[in-house]
Amino acid sequence: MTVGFIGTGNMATAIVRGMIAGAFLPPDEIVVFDPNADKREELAHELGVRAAESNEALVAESDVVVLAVKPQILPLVLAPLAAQIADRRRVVVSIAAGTTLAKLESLLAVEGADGGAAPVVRVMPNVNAMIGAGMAAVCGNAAASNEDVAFVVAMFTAVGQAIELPESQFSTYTAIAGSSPAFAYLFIDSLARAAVAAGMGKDLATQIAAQTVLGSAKMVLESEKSPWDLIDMVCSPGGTTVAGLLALEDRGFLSTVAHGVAATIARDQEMTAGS
Ligand SMILES: NC(=O)C1=CN([C@@H]2O[C@H](COP(=O)(O)OP(=O)(O)OC[C@H]3O[C@@H](n4cnc5c(N)ncnc54)[C@H](O)[C@@H]3O)[C@@H](O)[C@H]2O)C=CC1
Ligand SMILES: O=C(O)[C@@H]1CCC=N1
Repeated sequence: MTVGFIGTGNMATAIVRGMIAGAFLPPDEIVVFDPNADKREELAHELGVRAAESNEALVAESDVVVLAVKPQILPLVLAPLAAQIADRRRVVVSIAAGTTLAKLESLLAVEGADGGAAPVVRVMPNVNAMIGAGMAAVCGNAAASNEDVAFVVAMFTAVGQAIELPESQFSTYTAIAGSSPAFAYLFIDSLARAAVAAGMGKDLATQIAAQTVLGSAKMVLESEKSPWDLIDMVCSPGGTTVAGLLALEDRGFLSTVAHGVAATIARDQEMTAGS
């Protein structure tokens, strides 16, 4: 089984690193191509995966082709590859935001080909896959078999967690899992900067804030309690926490987060409409 990655930028690098670390496939069953030779060769050298000379060479030897380029250039990338991808059954996996299965099918369609639509599996991963802590949503088109989808779920489970999700929920999912690591990084940095304002060193404050957010996320995942129950657990009557919580709500923390999520969903839907 050979998995080829078209594009070795932030996300593909995170996934490939996680796949190697999670021993999902041996390095010689992963092949990468990127026109940026430095990125391509650096990844190949670092992880022992194979670097193809072109996308065409990558497709020729891949059973699964992962599209890890920016959504805007997918038409440009796929136009010269569609016939080759269709010449034998290959599974196409796209991680492109705002790019539907229907759009991908149209970009892969080959005039007169009798094979019908190519098996396409859409994934929304996140960058935390780099350390094996990713969260991915997966959905396949009608031509994708249960085994195809299961393989992709397993691939992303090797770099964190993966769930099957109806494509109709992908915009919302992108907001709270694809993009939200940036929101979480912002929250951690905001906690740290506030500590710096109070006189603590930035590196120490960042370590403290990050570990506390990590522990809090694990508490939500592993305790039987809801986030609100956990909040109540921390809030001592008349204590420090409730003073901070009320100040956060005074500035509209909850509605601000909801506003950010809505903006992300809107942008994904804009991209979907334009794709
Ligand atoms: N960065 C993230 O956290 C996430 C990104 N994604 C999606 O992953 C995809 C890639 O995003 P990033 O990795 O962040 O972008 P990136 O810009 O870091 O990587 C894209 C790579 O594609 C390469 N490329 C450009 N033209 C190419 C071609 N013709 N053939 C092969 N490679 C080519 C570029 O050289 C670049 O290295 C996007 O569709 C994005 O929506 C999805 C979830 C999370
Ligand atoms: O910002 C983006 O468009 C990509 C998709 C989700 C995370 N990064």
